Amino acid sequence: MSNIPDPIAPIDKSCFAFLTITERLPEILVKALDYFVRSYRDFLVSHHVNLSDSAKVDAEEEAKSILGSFSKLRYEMMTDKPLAYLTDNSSDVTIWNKCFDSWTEKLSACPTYYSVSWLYAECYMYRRIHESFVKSKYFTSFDPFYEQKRNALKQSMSATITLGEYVTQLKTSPDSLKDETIKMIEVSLWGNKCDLSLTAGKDCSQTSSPLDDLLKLRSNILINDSDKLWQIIQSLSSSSNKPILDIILDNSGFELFTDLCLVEFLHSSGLLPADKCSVRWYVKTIPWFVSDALKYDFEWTIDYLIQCSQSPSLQSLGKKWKEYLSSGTWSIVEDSFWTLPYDLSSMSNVSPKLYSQLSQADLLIFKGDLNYRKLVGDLAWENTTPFETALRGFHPTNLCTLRSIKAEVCVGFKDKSQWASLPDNWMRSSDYAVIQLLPK
Ligand SMILES: O=P(O)(O)OC[C@@]1(O)O[C@H](CO)[C@@H](O)[C@@H]1O
Ligand SMILES: [Mn+2]
Repeated sequence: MSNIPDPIAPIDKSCFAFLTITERLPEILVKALDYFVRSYRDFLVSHHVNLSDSAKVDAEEEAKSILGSFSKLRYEMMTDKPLAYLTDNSSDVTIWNKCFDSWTEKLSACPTYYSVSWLYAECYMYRRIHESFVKSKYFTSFDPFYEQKRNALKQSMSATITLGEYVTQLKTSPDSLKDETIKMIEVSLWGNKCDLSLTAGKDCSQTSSPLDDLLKLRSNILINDSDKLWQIIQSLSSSSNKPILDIILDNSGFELFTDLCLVEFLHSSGLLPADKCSVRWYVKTIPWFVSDALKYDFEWTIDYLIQCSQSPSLQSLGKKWKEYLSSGTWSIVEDSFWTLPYDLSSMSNVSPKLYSQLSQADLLIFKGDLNYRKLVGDLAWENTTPFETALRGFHPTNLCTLRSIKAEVCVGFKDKSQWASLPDNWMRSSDYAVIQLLPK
């Protein structure tokens, strides 16, 4: 394929990529480090019963060395130092080090934070954080974003209760079905608006009702394929086969709750009844971009709803969702591909099994900004580049992206008039969004 643009890179000091690498990621590291300092002793007690005194001394030493590795990583990022081979024994290390080698070859020099693509540098940082823990003896499963992800739901409970009551009490009629479906799609879309990576860990709980502003926000959806998405959902609803819906998740917290409510609505409205479809939820396998959901974040969310005594609606939703998981209607899919530095056009080569699994689905819904960046390769496309062109062959089946815009890449516009009058920071603020669909 000709005229493929270069990857977005932190070259220009004013670009979002450079600000992220030099300011936001170091801030995320400090918050993660602070949480580790505050919680590592509790972690030791809960994860290592009856540690001997000498083991406790070892663990203290190990905690100090983890803090040192965080500080070193932060210093390297802020001063454009070279990246390095990963040295833990996880199964993805070979792939990561191959990627390092390909950058060394491309640059004919050792890659540094500012000389590689933004996507690689940012993914690499999160993988290096994981390396500090996975190499350790006492803190292997420590998640430096655990507390922030839990708070992202706990501090959004009024919006969560409002949405949960809405979904459980909603009675649809044939002529309201399309509007209600589009509303729930938009709730899931705007659930992505705030994430802890974008805010560098600052609180971004949902305080207003997620339903109140939908109509007002609709004009901020700059590309809106929700009608086409509705038609695909309708066709699946009348299909004689058992449709498979794949949700490639993004953030834990309130966003995950909006995703769960979208699927619950599809079940309870009769569009995709729970006993006549299967839903696969794709999660990350290591702590990622602060907010991203892992399997235990998904399971914690459901358990948290079940014990939520302030809302019988949330309790009943949580119990129902737990049942969907145990009956197999819902399954949580873990695959390390999503936390590799590769964009999705590499999936058919790097993870052919995953690509073929996605190809069996009837609809893929990709949530969030990082998934969008990986769909289009985080390349410096013209905004008027067709969405399909930017996918560069990644097209397993009907695919849709629900993305609030938080990075300086956006494709599929007809012409400049669609963005010319927007504020300068329209691609960083998450105030704007896209719903883009590519039918199979
Ligand atoms: O994928 P998400 O959670 O919607 O957003 C991820 C994000 O916050 O992190 C990166 C910037 O650090 C950008 O891709 C985006 O701003
Ligand atoms: Mn995320």
